[in-house]
Amino acid sequence: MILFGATGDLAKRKLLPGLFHLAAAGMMPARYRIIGSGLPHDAPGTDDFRTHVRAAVDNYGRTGHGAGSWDPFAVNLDFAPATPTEPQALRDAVAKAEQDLGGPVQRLIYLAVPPDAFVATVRMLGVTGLGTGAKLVIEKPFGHDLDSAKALNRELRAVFDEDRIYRIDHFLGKEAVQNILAFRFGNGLFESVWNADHIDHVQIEVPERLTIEGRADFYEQTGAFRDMVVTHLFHLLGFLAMEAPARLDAASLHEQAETVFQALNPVDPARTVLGQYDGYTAEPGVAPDSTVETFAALTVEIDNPRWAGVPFHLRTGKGMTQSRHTITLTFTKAPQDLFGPADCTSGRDAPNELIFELSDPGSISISFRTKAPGADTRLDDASLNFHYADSFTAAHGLLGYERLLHDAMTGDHTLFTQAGGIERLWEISAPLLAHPPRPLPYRQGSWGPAETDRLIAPASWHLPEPRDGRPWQG
Ligand SMILES: NC(=O)C1=CN([C@@H]2O[C@H](COP(=O)(O)OP(=O)(O)OC[C@H]3O[C@@H](n4cnc5c(N)ncnc54)[C@H](OP(=O)(O)O)[C@@H]3O)[C@@H](O)[C@H]2O)C=CC1
Ligand SMILES: O=C1O[C@H](COP(=O)(O)O)[C@@H](O)[C@H](O)[C@H]1O
Repeated sequence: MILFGATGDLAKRKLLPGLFHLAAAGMMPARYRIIGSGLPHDAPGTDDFRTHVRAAVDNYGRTGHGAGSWDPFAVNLDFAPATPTEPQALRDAVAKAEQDLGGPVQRLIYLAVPPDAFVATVRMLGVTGLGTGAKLVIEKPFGHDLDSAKALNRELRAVFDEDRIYRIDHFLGKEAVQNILAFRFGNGLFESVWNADHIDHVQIEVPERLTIEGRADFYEQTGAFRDMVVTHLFHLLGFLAMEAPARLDAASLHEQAETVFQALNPVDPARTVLGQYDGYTAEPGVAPDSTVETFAALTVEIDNPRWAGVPFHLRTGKGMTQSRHTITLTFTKAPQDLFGPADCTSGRDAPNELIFELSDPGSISISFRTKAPGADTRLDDASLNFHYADSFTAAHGLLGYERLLHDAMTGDHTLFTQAGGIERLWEISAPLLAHPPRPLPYRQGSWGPAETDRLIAPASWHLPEPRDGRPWQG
């Protein structure tokens, strides 16, 4: 495996600890080498790179490097610098690794570099032959608008056949996200009410406590909408809203997700609120007059028979008060208005909600009303809760990046995103990209600009919980 960007943030926090966990779990190939690569300035030697990886495993892995598993993993690590015009050291390192391994070798190339380095790196892989016969895993964002996404896809296909390209969206590797499909299609109870007749609205909320954490170069080019919405949040929406696939294979799932994206209406700037946390422009590397958004909330609709008229409200941002990955489906009220707010202990006429918490290890809750014990008929709020951690051994699960790294190694495209769907998502984003509203300021540690409540009114955002005394007027 060649890991470009091996000294970067993503490699440190997710990829290197993930590869170590796969090795410790016996899920790496019997024989392998991992060659980290990056720019020549400050390039570590082999020993320094191994020390860097061990620190990443200790700081960000789930178990620490544990002596028994570390040594057999570490001997497979090497580092070789490369630039698009100076690839020789990397070529030499790859040739040596392949000679050591012997026999036919399957190359896996991972691009964890800034988006403006994608094309030059891919061209270098073509010119040097390093890309020949290799699989390519490429990180998001896949372009910054429709034209650049198409151009990137052309560049990728000039070197790699489509069936060797893995466009990664690590949210799709999360166990709890895959469980949305199991929950929907494995349970007749829920699939029968999964439509506009029974669902009033849907929310997808991914607030993050962390700020840009020194990623100004990346974030100033990207912003919250491109970083999170057009990628992760829209792909979650695809899983939630798709029709049942004919089979649980890559082609069927991709087809159904893309059908949802085709039916998504263009993003309306008037139904979008952008925000920027106080202090963003003072972050190192951020322009003092930057108008890049660190928060985005928007409402989109899917124009098909299943979802016509059901708003999907999406909200994400940096520097917020909690880190969550929460999906809420709010059901329509019972057809007969037998109980009003006055009959409820809470004084509110709460709708039923189905809540997926996707943060590892994840949970599913259903909120409903029940009769409070006593001589009169008063309703109280209640819920049924399923927690992965209580029911399964978490150690058996793989984190998002681990699952997807393993899938790329074994050649399974099912949980990777596709060029056609990505291009469609940029297409529907065009009105917002052309006319973005000015970002509104918000306090760090808050829930974003207050204006965001307008998008969802007269309902209200699911977060924060509990929803004490807030009325629901669906
Ligand atoms: N960080 C995260 O949480 C996530 C990141 N991603 C994606 O991963 C990718 C990398 O992000 P991140 O790790 O945060 O970025 P960083 O800036 O932290 O790291 C980038 C890495 O790429 C190297 N690099 C920079 N320019 C070049 C170049 N021209 N050629 C080769 N290597 C280069 C850097 O080397 P050096 O340090 O020597 O300059 C560094 O190792 C991005 O596409 C991002 O969208 C996706 C999901 C989450
Ligand atoms: O892709 C990205 O995702 C992370 C959030 O991922 P999570 O699994 O940690 O919730 C986000 O912080 C980053 O900005 C973005 O590039």
